[in-house]
Amino acid sequence: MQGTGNSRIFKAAAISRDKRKVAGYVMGLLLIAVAITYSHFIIDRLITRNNQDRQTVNMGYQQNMQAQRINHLAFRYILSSGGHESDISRQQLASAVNEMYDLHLSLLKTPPSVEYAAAADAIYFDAQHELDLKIRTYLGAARELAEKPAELLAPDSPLARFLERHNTEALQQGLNLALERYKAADSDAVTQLRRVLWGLFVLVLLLVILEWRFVFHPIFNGLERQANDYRKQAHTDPLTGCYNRRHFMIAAEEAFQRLQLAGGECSLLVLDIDYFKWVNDSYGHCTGDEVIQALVDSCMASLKKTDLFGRLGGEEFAILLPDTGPVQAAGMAEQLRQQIEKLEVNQYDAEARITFTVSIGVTDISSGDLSPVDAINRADIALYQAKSAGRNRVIINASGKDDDRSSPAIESLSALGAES
Ligand SMILES: Nc1nc2c(ncn2[C@@H]2O[C@H](COP(=O)(O)OP(=O)(O)OP(=O)(O)O)[C@@H](O)[C@H]2O)c(=O)[nH]1
Repeated sequence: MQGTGNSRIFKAAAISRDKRKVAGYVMGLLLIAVAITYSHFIIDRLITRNNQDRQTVNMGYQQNMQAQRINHLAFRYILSSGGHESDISRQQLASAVNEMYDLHLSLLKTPPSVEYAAAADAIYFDAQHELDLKIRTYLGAARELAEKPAELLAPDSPLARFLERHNTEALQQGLNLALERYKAADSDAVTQLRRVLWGLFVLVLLLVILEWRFVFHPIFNGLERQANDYRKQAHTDPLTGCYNRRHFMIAAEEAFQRLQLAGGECSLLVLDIDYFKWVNDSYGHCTGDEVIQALVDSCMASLKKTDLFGRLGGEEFAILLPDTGPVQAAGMAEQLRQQIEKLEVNQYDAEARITFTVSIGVTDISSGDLSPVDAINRADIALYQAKSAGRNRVIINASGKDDDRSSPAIESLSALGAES
């Protein structure tokens, strides 16, 4: 009951951890989405503004050119020979004046979002430059000239001279200055746009890195851990941590195949706890579990990394010893038997202190075996003999002796010891 309660608490903690991870993941995605949406609006606004700036710069150029065109048309009108030619020149001059005036008005009405409007305004309206006044005076003079008959005008008339001097000296200067300011503001806007784009790029990159570091990375790690846990659970016996029967058989089959290909020696031990039912009946199932665990811990401590140790079922275990012949394996089995005999379970409770023994069947894997099951069966026969002979002993049933009835197929360790 205690175990079930704990596992429920662990499960609940794991679920709330998972929920937090998913919430972090969704939060990170939301932040990235917000940053991208925000950047979209900022970029859109900056591009719109940049377009307006470009239009303003264009209008500035047009105004500049228009002023020169008006001068040119005015002199063409003055020099026209009268009649139809004068009418055409006058119309062209009048419409050029109107166009420049419209251009001037639309430049002054530039949307307030354009940041350099104030700077340009200074050129148009301050006492130093007074570009607005100059343009109006200039256009007024040009309009006045267009209204006079051409034959009354001469290139050196005051009006013509005013137009030329005013245009070249004052107007062009003011217009050029305004143009310079428009261009400077335009390049400022481009720089600002570039800065914003870089800032947003860094922000999104940072969010992605943070998302990776604090959300994805832990999720991937957790998944990997879980996968490892599941893999381990599929391989191991939950009570003892050694291989379960299924995985032991797979690993033994692999070792068997390797042996068939490369040759060499390999031995197999089958261990069974003696009178284990009595342990369970006398001390309870939990103590029986402790006995099994003590046996496994003791064996594990004596085995090499390359040895395979598995629980075949109940209180029966198998050990596969690569590169080990039957004599050496029997020695190993005897060593295990002796160290298990000395184990104590419940050692701090004198009333319930338990010692126990094991019987062990030993065999070697031979080239005549079709699978590890043949060797397990042979070791099982030896184990059965060990039980029959009184338990707590090692019996060897080496391969190749099954057909040789003249010599005993099954030998006790002492018999083997005598021979060797
Ligand atoms: N505590 C515990 N008992 C188990 C486990 N698996 C099997 N058993 C018990 O192991 C006992 C095996 O009993 P038997 O097959 O009669 O063997 P034994 O009493 O050891 O007798 P011998 O093998 O002839 O010495 C049974 O009582 C099973 O219930 C387990 O995981 N934990």
